[in-house]
Amino acid sequence: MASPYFLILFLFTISFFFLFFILCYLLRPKFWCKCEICNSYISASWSSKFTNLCDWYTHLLKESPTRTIHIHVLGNTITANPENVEYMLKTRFENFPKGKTFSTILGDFLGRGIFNVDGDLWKFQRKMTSLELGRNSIRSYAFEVIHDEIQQRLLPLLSCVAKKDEILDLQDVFRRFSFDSICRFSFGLDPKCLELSLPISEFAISFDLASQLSAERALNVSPIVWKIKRFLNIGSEKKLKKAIKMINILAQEVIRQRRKLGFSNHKDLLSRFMGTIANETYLRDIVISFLLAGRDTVASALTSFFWLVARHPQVFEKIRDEADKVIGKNHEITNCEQLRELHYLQAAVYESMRLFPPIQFDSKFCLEDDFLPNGTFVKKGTRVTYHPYAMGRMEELWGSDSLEFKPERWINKDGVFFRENPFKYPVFQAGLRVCLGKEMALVEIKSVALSFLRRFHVELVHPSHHTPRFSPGLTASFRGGLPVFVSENSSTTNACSLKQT
Ligand code: HEM
Repeated sequence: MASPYFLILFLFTISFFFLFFILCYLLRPKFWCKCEICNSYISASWSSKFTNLCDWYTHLLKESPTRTIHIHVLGNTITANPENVEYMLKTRFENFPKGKTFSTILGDFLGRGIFNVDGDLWKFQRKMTSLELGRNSIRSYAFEVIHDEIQQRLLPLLSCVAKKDEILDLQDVFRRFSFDSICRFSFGLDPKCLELSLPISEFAISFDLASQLSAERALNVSPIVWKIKRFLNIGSEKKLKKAIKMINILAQEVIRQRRKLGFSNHKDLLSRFMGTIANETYLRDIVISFLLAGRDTVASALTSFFWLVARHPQVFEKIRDEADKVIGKNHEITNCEQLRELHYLQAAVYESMRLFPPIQFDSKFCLEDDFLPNGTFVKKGTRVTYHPYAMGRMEELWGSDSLEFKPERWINKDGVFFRENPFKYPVFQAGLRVCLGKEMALVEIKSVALSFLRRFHVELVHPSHHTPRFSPGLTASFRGGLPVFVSENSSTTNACSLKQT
């Protein structure tokens, strides 16, 4: 005879699955749709023709006369029309907040940090952050951190790899570099990720995992899937919980240490915020948002920049020639002002992010029924997404050579870099929530690009791969990294060894 425990277990399992299916049915997406696009999305049949989801969306957006499409099963309207983008991000900003769905997805990881909130909480952090980031003292601190990381870690590491003629994953190097830089800038803490002799910090590993698993929540057709997993503490949600716990322990430790040592004469962002905010969880949320904002984006921008430059040696030559002319051969860059004079370099960075924006798409939530300027109706409670990746590939916005890497398109007839309408190029978002770290990011990307290209030559291990394959995540990253060979330029070897002696 079966034991009563077995019977109870059996009944519990049956009731659990019954409840699960009822819940799935009740909470299924409102628009269970059989249209061609939705079918292709659900069955992933798009992947037989396109390398990445963003390439498929780009194709659909190019085909659409309004440059707007609907993925009904996701309740998502996607647009590549600059007028629509301006409407969402500026004209009707109040009607297109981040919304509850987004903040719930990222809530466990980002808490109430600036990325994840709307309304008064956002206004307060936005004001405080722009005030701090606008100060000259913090700009020179950022420059100091970036240059120290380049001189003390990045260049010696590249020299060492070049001598050994080994394959190097540049994406991994840039992720370590930008993690060290943003941690030093935000916390005043040095995780030393670029010291390859040390194991990668537990903080960096947990941070990566939490970011990846949080992004994967958004790929579910219904949020109920990850919510049930979270409730039962199983699978990816169990891993996410563990990673967030680790981040929290480490962040709280850093905050406590800062408080103990005194924060008034420290230059990092956390110390500056500590003067105004006492709540530890809130401080943790603010700083974690900064790490997310400033780490993967910069690493992503650098990775695609080097992928493109390695395939376009003429761009590489022009960047070096300009630097030699403006800064002087064998002279180091010493301040941000010099970087501003490098118009071609700036153009090359903007051009690479046009083709490969670090944040490929960005979603908002529609509060009240609305019409976008091109006549598209957006229903209350649904998502609207603008798509910088697709926008960077539209012929009507960039011309018939839109798929080519041509930094020259950003240079006017006087040889000066000019900015495009930000709603046509929303790589840093635009309007009221435009990226607050844009200037810092540009200084970081240009400084790395310059120091690297003036001393080293880079060659792709797989030059025949014409389109990168991206991994799912909040920020674009190359699946399989960016394997390269690095060699030292003979003309600069002397300058480097002179500097080291
Ligand atoms: C190439 C590098 C970068 C790119 C492409 C980029 C892009 C963006 C984008 C698209 C947003 C809007 C995200 C959203 O609201 O969903 C954003 C917001 C933000 N970024 Fe950046 N970012 C970069 C680097 C940085 C860096 C280095 C920092 C900090 C030091 C930073 C700080 C921020 C902050 C604080 C926000 C939130 C602004 C707000 O909500 O009001 N970003 N960024």
